[in-house]
Amino acid sequence: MAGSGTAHLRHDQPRALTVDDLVVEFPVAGGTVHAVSNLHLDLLPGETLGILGESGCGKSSAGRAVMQLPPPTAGTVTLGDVELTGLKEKEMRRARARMQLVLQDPVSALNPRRKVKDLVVEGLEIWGWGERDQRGKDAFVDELLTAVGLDPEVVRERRPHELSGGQCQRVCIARSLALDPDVLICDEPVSSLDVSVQAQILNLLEQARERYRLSMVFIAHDVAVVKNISDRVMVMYLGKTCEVLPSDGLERTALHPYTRLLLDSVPRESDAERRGEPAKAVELPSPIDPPSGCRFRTRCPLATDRCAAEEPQLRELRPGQFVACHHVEA
Ligand SMILES: Nc1ncnc2c1ncn2[C@@H]1O[C@H](COP(=O)(O)OP(=O)(O)OP(=O)(O)O)[C@@H](O)[C@H]1O
Repeated sequence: MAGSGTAHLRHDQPRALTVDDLVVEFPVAGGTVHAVSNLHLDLLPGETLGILGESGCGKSSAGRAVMQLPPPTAGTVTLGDVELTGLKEKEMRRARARMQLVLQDPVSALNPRRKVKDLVVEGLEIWGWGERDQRGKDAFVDELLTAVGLDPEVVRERRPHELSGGQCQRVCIARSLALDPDVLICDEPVSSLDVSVQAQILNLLEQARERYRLSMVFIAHDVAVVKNISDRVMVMYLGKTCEVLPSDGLERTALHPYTRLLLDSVPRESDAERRGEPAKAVELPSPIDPPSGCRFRTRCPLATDRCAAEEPQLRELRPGQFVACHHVEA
């Protein structure tokens, strides 16, 4: 099917989250930063969708806009069957609580003056406890701390500076889970952590997804990390989607020249220093004045005049694999 690429899944599949035509722009001196341009994203219930791309390609802007923090410049975000655009403040806050954000720097995400037992339920203090209070706050906190692999006896009374980065990230995840969200948006949740701790946090997110029946958007620049945790991967370049594909066998199946560039840059075992950074990293073109046509053309080995004149649309070249390139074929 050579479709428009506006839907990456079958129409009859229910969605946990649908994002259509998302645009994020920032007015700056000298112009407008086109951080995210006409992004489409579908998330199945229970699925993890990875968003992969170099620094500055718009991953975080997209994640924040989905959370309406701040709302996008244009486009729609539909959580389950609730479209967030145009909701009144109170309804928006309620809908937003069903999506939680886990960020890169867990230490600064936590109020340094509060104890772990209070940090975990901060959101609930704002949103109300609902039916959870029947269990009692302490039991609830302990259950969540245990679920994220922390010993409540040890950490309950501690403040963030008394914990490691990995422990702080576990507290952040517990805080998110406390609100019983449908969707977790993880923005580089392990990139500030030691490599040994990264694997533990990835395992925890995987377990939490299953146990709490979450759907996840997992944003990162590290190919290995994204591939490891995701069911499908969306590759972004300069605010646009280049390719969406199943993560299984991605090294063999990826078709877009930019995805191939990212994969070629994945270091060999002996080359841990370069982990995740493209080998031929060059400065990205300015998102204030992105290249015409295909935004990747200035770095692309396949580029022709057509790429400057005509923007490639996502085409489904194999089942479930969508590629925005004039030249590659399955
Ligand atoms: N508030 C802002 N004002 C102006 N420009 C911004 C703002 N936030 C982001 N940008 C720009 O938008 C583009 C996309 O940034 P974004 O942080 O979304 O990318 P990213 O892929 O998440 O990168 P990183 O991993 O480095 O955060 C970049 O050029 C960035 O400089």
